[in-house]
Amino acid sequence: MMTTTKGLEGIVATQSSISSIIDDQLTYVGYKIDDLAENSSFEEVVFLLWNLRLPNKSELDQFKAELAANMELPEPVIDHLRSYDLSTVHPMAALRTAVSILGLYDDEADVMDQAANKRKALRLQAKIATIVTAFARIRQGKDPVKPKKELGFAANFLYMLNGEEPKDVEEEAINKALVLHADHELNASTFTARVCVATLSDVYSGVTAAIGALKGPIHGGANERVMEMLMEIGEEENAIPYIKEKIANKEKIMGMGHRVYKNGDPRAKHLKHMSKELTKLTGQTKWYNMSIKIEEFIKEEKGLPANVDFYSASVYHSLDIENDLFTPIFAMSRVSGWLAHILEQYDNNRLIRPRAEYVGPENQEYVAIENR
Ligand SMILES: CC(=O)SCCNC(=O)CCNC(=O)[C@H](O)C(C)(C)COP(=O)(O)OP(=O)(O)OC[C@H]1O[C@@H](n2cnc3c(N)ncnc32)[C@H](O)[C@@H]1OP(=O)(O)O
Ligand SMILES: O=C([O-])CC(=O)C(=O)O
Repeated sequence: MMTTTKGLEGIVATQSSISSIIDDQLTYVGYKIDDLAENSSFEEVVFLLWNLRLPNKSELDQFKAELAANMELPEPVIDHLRSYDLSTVHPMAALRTAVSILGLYDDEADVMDQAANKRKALRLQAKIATIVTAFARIRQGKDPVKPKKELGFAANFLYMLNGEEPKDVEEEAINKALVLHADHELNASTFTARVCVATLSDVYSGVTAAIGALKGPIHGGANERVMEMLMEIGEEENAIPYIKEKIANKEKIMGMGHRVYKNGDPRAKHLKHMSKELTKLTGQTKWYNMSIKIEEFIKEEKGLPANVDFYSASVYHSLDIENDLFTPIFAMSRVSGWLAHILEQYDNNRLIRPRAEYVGPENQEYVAIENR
């Protein structure tokens, strides 16, 4: 007798040493997300996820230098980005395709030993922000900006996006957002990556598949939709009537609810705080004010907490980033977690192949096509 759980809710599908959610607390390798968000650079977190320990100063300096040295894209990948229909292609589709193409220019793409997999992980992590920013600039009719070796990952992202070095407050906001999004146990995109590479397929295939999963509006794609919703609402006084109507129409409110967190997403408070501070700086407090109204109303009405995607929307908007780049920013961070899980999967692999309970018709008589 087979039992099924819709959406695999509550099923423990693997063991992992990378991140945990226990009693609504998120840790990376046992370190509390609050401590990492307050103290860590994104690069330090990536090192932690891949090595299961924090780096010392010289290890971190070397890791940062290696990432910075690997950021530039092969020219054919940039040419490919230029060839897309720039008026319609979504940046997540561009990213998914470009990562796949990047694999064609990696001599070790199909070399399966773990040392080679780690080298590929570094090259891919290093290049992901370069892809996102190159595409963002190309579609604005601008040339991509080459990364600067002396800048960290967060600063390089903003530099390559805008063509000028960011202010400290901007770099800090992106760094913290990247730290908060880096890993999250067996979320849908990470599971996708693990399922893919458990067939002993390659790192690029695993990450390409994961980007496809993250793109969906009820996973990473929610942050873009949150900002669209806030823009549609327009002014604070419209927020509650708008939400009431959505609920009456049984529509989901983007950025609200979570499969695992029922009492609140521990990452949301950091993004909420950043949203408050950044909207104050830009003089656009309405986005924050609207967001808290919606959060309180949905909590009261439906008992649902805000998730990581909710306040990240007004944070990125305050940094003058286009809405459809929000999910690619999520991907730039989460690729570190995907890669950690891919390496862990290879380390102790078994094909992931669950069963389905058949509920279709049985014992059907085959009828020749001319008689149907
Ligand atoms: C990084 C991330 O992926 S975080 C999640 C990002 N996604 C979003 O923000 C999209 C909106 N949220 C959702 O769609 C869901 O809350 C999910 C997918 C995140 C988690 O959902 P699940 O655990 O599968 O819950 P499910 O979708 O089955 O919803 C359970 C009930 O809560 C309701 N519900 C869940 N989320 C919401 C929401 N955001 N707005 C309104 N109602 C909701 C559902 O309609 C359903 O109600 P019903 O039982 O009356 O039919
Ligand atoms: O864990 C999940 O289901 C979704 C999520 O919050 C994430 O991927 O960060």
